[in-house]
Parts: sequence; structure tokens; C-alpha cells
Amino acid sequence: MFPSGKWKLTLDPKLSGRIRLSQGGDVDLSCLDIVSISTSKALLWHTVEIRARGRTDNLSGLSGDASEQLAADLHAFINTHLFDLIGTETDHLLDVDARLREITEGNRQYLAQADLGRAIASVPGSAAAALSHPLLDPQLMPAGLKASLPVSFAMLTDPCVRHAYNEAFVAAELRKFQPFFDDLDGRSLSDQQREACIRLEDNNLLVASAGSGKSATMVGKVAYVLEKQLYRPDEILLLAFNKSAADELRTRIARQLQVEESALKCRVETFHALGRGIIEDVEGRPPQLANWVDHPAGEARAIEEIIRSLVETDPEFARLWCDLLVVHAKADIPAEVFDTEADYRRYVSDRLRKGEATIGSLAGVIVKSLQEKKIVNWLWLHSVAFDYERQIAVEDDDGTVRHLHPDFYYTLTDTVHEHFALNADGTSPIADYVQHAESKRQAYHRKEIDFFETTSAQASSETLLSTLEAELARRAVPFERKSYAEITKAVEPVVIKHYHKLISTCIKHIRASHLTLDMLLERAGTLHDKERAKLYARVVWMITRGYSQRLEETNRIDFDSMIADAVRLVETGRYQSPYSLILVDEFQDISEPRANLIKALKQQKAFSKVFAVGDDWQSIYRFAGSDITIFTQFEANFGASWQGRLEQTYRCNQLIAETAARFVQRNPEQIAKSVRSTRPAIPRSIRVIPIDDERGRPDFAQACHCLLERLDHALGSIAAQWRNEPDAKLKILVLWRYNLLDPFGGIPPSFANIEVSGLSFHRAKGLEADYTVLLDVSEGDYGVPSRIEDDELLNLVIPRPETFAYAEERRLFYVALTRASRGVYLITNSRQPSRYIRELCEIAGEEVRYETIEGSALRQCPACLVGQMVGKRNRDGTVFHGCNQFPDCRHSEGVPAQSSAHLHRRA
Ligand SMILES: Nc1ncnc2c1ncn2[C@@H]1O[C@H](COP(=O)(O)OP(=O)(O)OP(=O)(O)O)[C@@H](O)[C@H]1O
Repeated sequence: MFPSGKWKLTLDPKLSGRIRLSQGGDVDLSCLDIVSISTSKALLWHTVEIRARGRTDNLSGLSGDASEQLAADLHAFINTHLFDLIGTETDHLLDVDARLREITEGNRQYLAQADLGRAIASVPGSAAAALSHPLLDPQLMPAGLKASLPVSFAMLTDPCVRHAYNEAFVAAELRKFQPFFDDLDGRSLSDQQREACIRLEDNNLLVASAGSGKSATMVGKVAYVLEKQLYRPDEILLLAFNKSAADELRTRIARQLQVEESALKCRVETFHALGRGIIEDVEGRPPQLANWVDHPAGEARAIEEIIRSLVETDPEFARLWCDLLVVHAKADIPAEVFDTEADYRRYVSDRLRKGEATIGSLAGVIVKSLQEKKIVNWLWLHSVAFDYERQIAVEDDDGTVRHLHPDFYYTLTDTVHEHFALNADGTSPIADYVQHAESKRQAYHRKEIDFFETTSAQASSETLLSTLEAELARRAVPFERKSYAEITKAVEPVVIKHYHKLISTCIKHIRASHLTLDMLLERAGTLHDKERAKLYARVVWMITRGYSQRLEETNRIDFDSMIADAVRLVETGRYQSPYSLILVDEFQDISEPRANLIKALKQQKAFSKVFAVGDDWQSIYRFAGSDITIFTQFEANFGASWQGRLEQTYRCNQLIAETAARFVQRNPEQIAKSVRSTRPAIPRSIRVIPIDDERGRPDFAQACHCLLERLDHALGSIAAQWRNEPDAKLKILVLWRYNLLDPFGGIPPSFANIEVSGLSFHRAKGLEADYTVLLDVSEGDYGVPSRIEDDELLNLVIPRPETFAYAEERRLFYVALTRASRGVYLITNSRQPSRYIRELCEIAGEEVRYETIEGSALRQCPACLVGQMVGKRNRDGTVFHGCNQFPDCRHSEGVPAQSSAHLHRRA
């Protein structure tokens, strides 16, 4: 299972400052050439990565402890050699002393280890090389050696001395550069922004929060280092997540530096453009990218074509893929995994709801459980004729006639099939169920009805469908599998689309991490729905093979291969990086290949620095291959670092900022931050508008239009309070989880006082408005949180799966909540309000206002927090108030407590 095969590492002092790596042949790496040692976790094991000048080696197949130990041993071995060099090669130590004193005198600049290294690297001799080595660890230095060095060396050997120097430097610099920061990028920077501009350790991570001015800080940092002449403009690289972000950053930097954009010498790029540029630079022509790379829909189309050709040429694949679509469209998650029974019931009912990808309903049947659905879909797939819950009259011993409704009745052979909720030991989680099952068995037996049963235990042990098939085959029931065309016509397009998206993500991970089928199958065994996971593992493995073949045959590469090629060119030294300061925006969305490119650039150019800015609360691209742990475990990836915070938000008022922050931090895995707003809390600026759903789904589009009319009117009437220019309008963002909710058909209406735009939660990232309207904040597969996105299959390929339920959906909702400065409107299906609304109410209490679309206050249920108290009438005509979420919430007022449930039921 180890992709890179066996390896052996020899750390032997007799090798005179070299380590020997045997991996096929022997290679001796000089300790002086090694620039970094890091550990990372792949799917099943940990890896130690050794980066040396011109090469990178990965030692994989280690346990977590073993990788830590090996990294520590390597680190110690290299340092022992460095100390030997410093202790024995003393000729140039006085020169080093002079350089150190020169650089520290007059507190002219922030001093990172790299700056000291850069200063003394020009001194000849190995002692200076050892002292400027990036892995030099003063804590390991023998006390005797430390004491023998000149006083100035304390900057190198005593972290406290350098720290104290830098603290004093930052304080002085804040004073000195006050006028500079007072007017930067059109605003006065906060203290935290200023400090982030000044700090320049070897590795820097700025942990921000929504609306905290990350872009202003990046602009400020570039302006500051250029003002100080610490770098030339062409030594600075800024990496943005997408083209529009790169364009905006470029414009703002050029404006700040007062140069034409075309004359800007700092590079502001996307990863895509950077990778392409590196390859073009070395090879003299741009990389030959697959034709789907530049089109968002192109990749899905390519995957679709690969699937189609596999279906035509490989019967095994066709069988697996169809089973996946029809029988295993969604995971069967056991009840124990859900927080409450109500959650589980909702989950099951969502998956069974008519018209939602249920082959079962196409077969004319609405079933009661997910396992029954699996059976129905299997029967449909094999064209087996059956009746669901057909009524059968059975006479008991005493002559009374009972009517039974067996789950399945096979008309061709008059066979009855019951699917019992029984455990492997014959017990059942449902009271009296065992007796009930037994009485059914006996009744069929008495009436000599041909009968067989399946059980929940078989579903868990993956033998349900094989048992069903064997029982039917024994009775010579004919099977005829539906054609691929029939299947794709019957399966809802969203199911296919969902699989395409999942497959696309998995292909990236499988190729980037060289995952094998065995590894995927091993992971599949750890998921809840193992049968589905194993099936999917085989399917995605075959598609990945087809995908790689297609690239090879056409001599093309995809985006990740392009980045990997660029990394190779950097690591082997064929590309010489000009960048000494690399700034990375939206670092929370970084993927492994992109992180590798940053590391390669950083390691190649000696003494270069990385400044990454991001907000782990806004990491929303796990589907596109991002790995949040590169951010949360920054030091393990990049080495010792300074980590700063931006905790002041300039956007949301304090109520929204604080509520959203507490909401997202309910996931303990998110980094803890305190968020303060520069805008005071606007009371009740979070509003919930429940919409009734009398005829099927509530009409969110109509509700949205009514609300916009109302806002336009209301804001127009107080225009004097906010209008600063005659034509000014307030900005309203209408946001939705899925594009099918777009109430404007792509063209938002225009109003006198408000400027409306609409887009998905994902696309709203980075945008801001005065008010936001969030549509369909309801429970459901396509609701908030979206259940469909949280497919456990993603955990087959993600190195460190998240354990907190709907972690990414929570962050996405946080992004949506934090776009507004003045107010957020949450429009919800009154029958299925999102659990997230309840959480906001728990956090903000009375500050969340329930109202009608016209703006009249509604009375929120104090018990469940998501329902409203509505007037109800008893049979005797007396009136009481009860929660409209009955029976999920039984709260009522105005009736004696003991009889309230009873009255509700009648009401
Ligand atoms: N020092 C400052 N003083 C006043 N306003 C500021 C300051 N810094 C940033 N802002 C403003 O705060 C708002 C948010 O800034 P920006 O868009 O850079 O934040 P962000 O951290 O990138 O937000 P998000 O991550 O939510 O997209 C902008 O309107 C910006 O002009």
C-alpha cells in the first residue's frame, strides 16, 4: 500500500555531516543542504518530508508517533553537525559578530531568523553557513558552546533576546509609522492591522474574521515593506484565490503605491497563472492543459464522458455504477449518529419524500424506511413485479379474521416478504416488535403462504440484497436488469450531479496523494454505510484510471498536474524563484498541491518568507479539494511562525458579528477568536420570517419580492438618515444555498431606494451589503444545512475528516450571515425551520425577531425557539395558544399543563 515503496534512512556520525537515504539506490544528503523537515498525514499513515536543495524526499508509511520521532531525530542529527561546524571552524566567527552587530544596531528592521541568516550568509566558511542554517535550533545547542560565542550571537542562540528586540522594534515602529498607517488604502488601519504589516517572521499566519479588513492589511504590508525598502517590488508575490480577487488586490496596491497597474512590479497572481507562468518560463511554451480545465462545467462533462465510455465497454463498471445510482443513491446512516430522534425522523422522511430521487416512488410506491427503499429500488432495477403492503386476510385459531399487510408481495410466485427491524441476535430496538414479527411468521405459516424475511441486521452486514436475490432466485423469479438509458432517465439529475461533483473531488485527491484502491477500500470499511462506500470506492477508482488515461492519451495535463509540474520545476531548481516575500490570501481554502507550490518557492529561495492570511471560519471549499488542516496546523507545514489576529470587524454590527462568531465556534475545532465590531449592535437586526407551505413548497420567490418591496418602502421613508448623495441606494444581497432558488431568474429587479443583487452563499464570499435576505433557511436535503453535501463518501479521500456534524455547512452559513452590516432577514419554511435558526435564537435570545413578511411581530415559541405560538381552539370552543411545530414541540399556553398534549392532538 505504500506508493513510494520501501526506504531506509541512516543517521551515522561517521558519514561526516551526511544522512544516507536508501530508496532503490543510496543517496547521501549533506546536512547543510537540507532546508526543511516536516511531517504530514496521508490517508492511512504519516510521512516525513525532507527538503534539500534540488530535491524533496518523502518517507512514508509511518505511525504518527514514529513520524514525530523520526523528524525529531533528523532535526537533532542535523543540529549536532551544525554545532560541530560552529565549534571547530571558528576562523570567521568575528566576521559573523561584526555582521550581527551591524544589523541589530539602530533597530532598523524586524529581525526574523531568516534576516539574521541572510546577513551572515555572506561570511565565508562553514561555521557561518551553520549559523545561518534554517534548521539551526539554539535550544539544542550545548551550553559550553553557547557560552564560548561572542555576546552578539545571543540574537541567534537565545530566542528571548531576538524576541525582546522585535517587541521593542514593533512598538517603536508603530509610533514612527503612525502617519503612514493613519492613511493607508483609504482608511486608518487598526492596531492589529498595523502590527501585522510590521511583523515579518520567516512564516506568518494572520488569522482573521469576516469583514476584518484582510485585503487592507495585505495592501498595507506591501506598501510598508516597500516604504522601508526591505524588498524590491519584483521580489514580492501575492497569491489570490481567484482572478477577480487578484484583479482587485492588484488595483488596490497600484492605487496605494500611486503607480499604473501595468507598471506594478509586484506580482499579483492566481495559483493557476503562477503555475502556468513557471512552466512557460522553463519550457518556453505554456503547459498543454486539458480542454476542460478552463471551463467550470467542462470537468463535469469530461467525467460524464468517461463514465459513459466505461459503461459501454466494461460490464463490471456498468453494474457497479448503476447499483450506486439506483440502490445506494444516499448513505444509510444509523439512528445512533443523530443528536435527537426528531433529527433522525426528519432525515429519514426527507430521504423518502415523494419525488425526490426515489426510484421507489417511480415504481409507484412510497415506503417507510431507508432499508425498504433500498429493497424497492433493487426490485425496480431488476424489473421484479411486486405489491407493497398488499392486504391479506388471515384466519386466527379462534376463527377471527386478521388483515396483514406484508411489506412485499411477489405476484408471480405468491410469495410474501417481510423486512423486519431485527438485530443479529433476534432482538429489536422497537418495543413488542419481536412478538409482532413472530405472530406474523406464524400466521403465514398457518395459511401455508410462501414466506421469507430479511432483517436490518442483514442491511448492516451487507447481506440484505444478496439474501433477497437468493430468495427470489430460489423461487425462479425472473430478473431483468433495466438498461442504462432507463436508469439515467429515472434517476433525478441532482443525484447524478452530486456524484459527479463528489467524483471530481475524489479524482483530485486520489491523483495528488497517489491513493490506491486498497487504501480506499480500507477507508470504506470505517464509514457508516460500508456497502455503499466500497461500491463507490471501486467506481471512483475506475473513473480515476479512465481520467488519467485520457490525459495521457491526449498528452494533456489538468490543473493539479500543472501545479505539480510547477512544483517539480521549482524543487529541481530548473525554475529560479525571484520571490523573497510571498503573501497568500484566503489561506483557509488552500489545497495540498497549492501548499506544495508555496513551500517549494519558499524553500528554493534562501531566506524568503511567507505571509498567509485567512479565516478558518470561512473555509468553504472542501469539495474543491481544500484541506483546512494546512491552515490549522500551519507550523507543522511551514515551520516556526508568528501568528496574529484580526478580531475587529468593520462590516457587521456587533449583534450580527457576535452572534455569528458564537454560532461558528460551536464547532470546537474552529480556532477560538473574539470578534469586536466598530459598529454598535443594532437591536433585533436578525429577523426570521416563517413562510407557510399550504400547497406543497412555500413560495420563497414571492416572499422575497414582497420583502424587497417592503424594505424599499421603509428605507425610502427614512432616507434622510442614510442618504449621503442624492442617488445613493442601500445595498441588499439576496442569498441562497442552491441556484435553483434564484428568485430573479438571473436579473434582479430595480427599486428606488435599494440596489438588489442575488447570488449563492458560496459566491457571496468576500462581498458585503447593508442588508441581506437569506432564502429557504430550512431543514432538508437541499436546505440549510444542506444534507446532500455532507456525503460521508468524501471521507474516503480526505486525510483528516472533520468529526463535527455539518462542519462545512456551518461555516458556509457563517459566511452568509456575515455579509450584512445593518440587518439579516432569514426566510424559512414555517414547517421545517433550520436547526441553525434555533441556534441563533439560543445565542441571541430576544434579539432575534420573528415577523411576518409584512413586518408584524410574531410570537416565538419559548420552548423550541423555532415555532410560533398560534391560536388554537378546543372542541368545547375554548381558545389556547400552542406551538405550530406540534407534534415536534408540545408547548402550549392557556390550558392546564397535564391536558395540553391531548388538546393539541385534537386541535
Ligand atoms: N482599518 C479600517 N478602517 C475602516 N474600515 C476598514 C478598515 N479595514 C477594512 N475596512 C473595511 O472593512 C470592510 C471589510 O474589509 P475586507 O473586505 O477587506 O474584509 P475581509 O476581511 O476580506 O472580509 P471577508 O473575509 O468577510 O470577505 C470593507 O468595507 C473595508 O473597506
